Amino acid sequence: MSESILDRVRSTCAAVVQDPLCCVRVDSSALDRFVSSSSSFTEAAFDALARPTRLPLRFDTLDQELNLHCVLALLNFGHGFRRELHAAVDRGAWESVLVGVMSMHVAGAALDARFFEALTESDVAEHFQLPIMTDRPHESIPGLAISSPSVLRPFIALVQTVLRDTGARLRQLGYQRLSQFVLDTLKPSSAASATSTAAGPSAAVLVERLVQCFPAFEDCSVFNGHRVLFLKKAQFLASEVYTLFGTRDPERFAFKDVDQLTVFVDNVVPAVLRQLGILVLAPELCTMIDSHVDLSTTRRVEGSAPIVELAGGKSLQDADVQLRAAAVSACEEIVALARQRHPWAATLNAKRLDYYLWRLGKEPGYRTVTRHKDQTTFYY
Ligand SMILES: Nc1nc2c(c(CN[C@H]3C=C[C@H](O)[C@@H]3O)cn2[C@@H]2O[C@H](COP(=O)(O)O)[C@@H](O)[C@H]2O)c(=O)[nH]1
Repeated sequence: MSESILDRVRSTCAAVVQDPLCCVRVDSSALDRFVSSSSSFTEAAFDALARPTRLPLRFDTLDQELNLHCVLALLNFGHGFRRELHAAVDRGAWESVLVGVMSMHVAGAALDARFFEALTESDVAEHFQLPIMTDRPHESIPGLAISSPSVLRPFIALVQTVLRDTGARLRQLGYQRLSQFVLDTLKPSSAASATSTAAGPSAAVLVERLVQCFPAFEDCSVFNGHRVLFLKKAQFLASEVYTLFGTRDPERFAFKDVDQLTVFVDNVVPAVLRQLGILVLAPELCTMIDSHVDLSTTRRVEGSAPIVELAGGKSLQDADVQLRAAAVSACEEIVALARQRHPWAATLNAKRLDYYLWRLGKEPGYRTVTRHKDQTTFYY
């Protein structure tokens, strides 16, 4: 059988960790200790933390509810602006996206191609309740204020670009809304899902189509010449629709391959794994993260000298790719070991582990751990 797109996430991430240039290591003893921990790795802890979000909204139709979750997944990025967001509006990236999307919904916006294409940066700023400009006093003229783009302007611009481009792609594909695209892709008799209809609907089919059709879902990178797949937002969307609609419309959403999803790797999961000692990073990388250096500065440009030289002749390149790949691989190992170790974990999968680790990252003791950042990405 050919490798599914979800298998390719696993295999390409594993290849990064095995690459001699990789400076993030998975520590098996720490991983074992975590899985064996009788205080944090318990069924009760998972039940308490690994729950999906319920939104305080009313929907007229399943299509409308599905569409809103598609837009939330599409915009599930902005991790790199966390500090600036907290300073300005006391919310993190995810909460800011929730506020923005819920505001559009409550205002009666159709959240369709036409709406997305017409949206300006000022509209985005208004819905997300973010400052697009900031004022500072003029250096020599008392009483005069100078207005300049706020530190959140690049985030606002990314949101506007993603919505505009996704709107244009939808129109080219002949759809108005992302929900229509998803419903069509998962239609039991459709050509796109033909490979999966016999055995039931497939998360891999949805992920693959999202990635093929919308650049904003194409979360792939390159490390040392290898293409690496993460597909965070597409997998997150597959996971959410499985949880929300799997019972209501099982023919479309009760994915038979839900256990094949990997973690939806962002900046929270690697930070939690680092705190647990499961990810061990080169000291230079720890310093960069802890001093809030944007890791897009470690992006390797063909033909140019490496930016950070490490001991032993290594160099630090594409550091965020290494961190995310190591996190995906470590989580695969955690699931495999937990299934062997605990009877209650026989049905554990990466999706559930992701929700657990992500929520753990918000708990005291983890919340203050510095996470890596990349302000240039719209993938996470
Ligand atoms: N791996 C993983 N990453 C996730 C999520 C979510 C949303 N989770 C809720 C929704 C459904 C579930 O039931 C969860 O309750 C957001 N993020 C990422 O975190 C990043 C940091 O955000 P913040 O700390 O706010 O600044 C944000 O850019 C986003 O990319 C998740 O679930 N898993």
